Amino acid sequence: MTLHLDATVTARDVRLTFDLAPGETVAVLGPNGSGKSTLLAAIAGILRPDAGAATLDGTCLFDVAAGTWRPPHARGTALLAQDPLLFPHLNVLDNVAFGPRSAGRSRSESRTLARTWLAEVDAEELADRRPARLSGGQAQRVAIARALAAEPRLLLLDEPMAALDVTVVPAMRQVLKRVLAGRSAVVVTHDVLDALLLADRVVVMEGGRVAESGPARDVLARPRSTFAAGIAGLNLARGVVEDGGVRTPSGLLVAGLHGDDPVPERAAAVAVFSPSAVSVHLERPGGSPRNVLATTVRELEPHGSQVRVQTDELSAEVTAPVVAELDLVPGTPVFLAVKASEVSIYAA
Ligand SMILES: Nc1ncnc2c1ncn2[C@@H]1O[C@H](COP(=O)(O)OP(=O)(O)OP(=O)(O)O)[C@@H](O)[C@H]1O
Repeated sequence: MTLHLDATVTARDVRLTFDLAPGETVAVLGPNGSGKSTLLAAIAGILRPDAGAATLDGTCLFDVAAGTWRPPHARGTALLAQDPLLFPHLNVLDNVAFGPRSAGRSRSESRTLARTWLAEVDAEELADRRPARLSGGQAQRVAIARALAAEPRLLLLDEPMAALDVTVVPAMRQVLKRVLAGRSAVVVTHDVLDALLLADRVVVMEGGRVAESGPARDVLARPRSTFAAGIAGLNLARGVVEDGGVRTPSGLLVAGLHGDDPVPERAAAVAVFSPSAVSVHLERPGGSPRNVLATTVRELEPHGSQVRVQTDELSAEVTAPVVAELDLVPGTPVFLAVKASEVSIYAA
């Protein structure tokens, strides 16, 4: 299974290029409204892009220029929404048997297959129940079994655990981990843990575009998007290289260390650093004028044994005695200084 997709949805300002390798599970992360569901809808065929084309294993899913359109049921994809949407009048077994039955298999063969898939998601004992008598977690397991029973080439999951009670999420994650191993799947999630545990690769979306992509570990260790930096708990300043530092559009020059592959002057780059590398002052600190930002405290929040000082641009982490000594409250004007030795600079 190989997927190539190139799609523009003008009304949503979404413009995407997305590829999936055989057997690869990709987690799609991004802020609200960044286009994650639009990506799934374009692959599944419940949305018609205004431009672009897509192929699944060489079969054309759509090609706007050529006027080609393959309907959702003929795409070999299965989309699992947050809401399980089971058929209320059928019991669990027949819900799961529905796919194989529609594909022309006999009633008994379809039911045997359904039992196999229910076992796969630890839900065999639910076979005779009606959907109305299932908990949210049980219904979601059945929905996964039903999706798998249709033997899709590509499984699309839209926040499969978002509607579940927190107590059942760990067990569900285990089920998904088993089911997704070696399977071609795209999982939209808000949870970085899902990305780390379930996916071979993450794709980060921002503003209707793919902002970055790579193994979850690499993306979190060396984020290139504001969103990924946020979930990794890091500050990210984007700009162009000037005098070896990164000059941001707001004028801040962040000095730092380049890795083995220094970014040339005037090239786009990011400066990434931990909030603990940022110190907070009431007076402009002396010494080098670089790496100092005059700003205002927006929020203070506990973070482990430290206090996270949020401003619109950066966050700092200081101890509670420092907060008391500087008398920091939301609205306090401050100077933030960043230690160059703790800043990593790399290409954006
Ligand atoms: N049915 C729709 N009609 C018009 N615009 C829409 C529709 N659904 C989403 N949009 C817009 O398309 C853009 C992408 O939305 P999308 O739902 O794909 O984002 P998302 O990343 O899935 O967000 P969320 O995390 O909130 O589910 C947003 O600007 C959104 O407002």
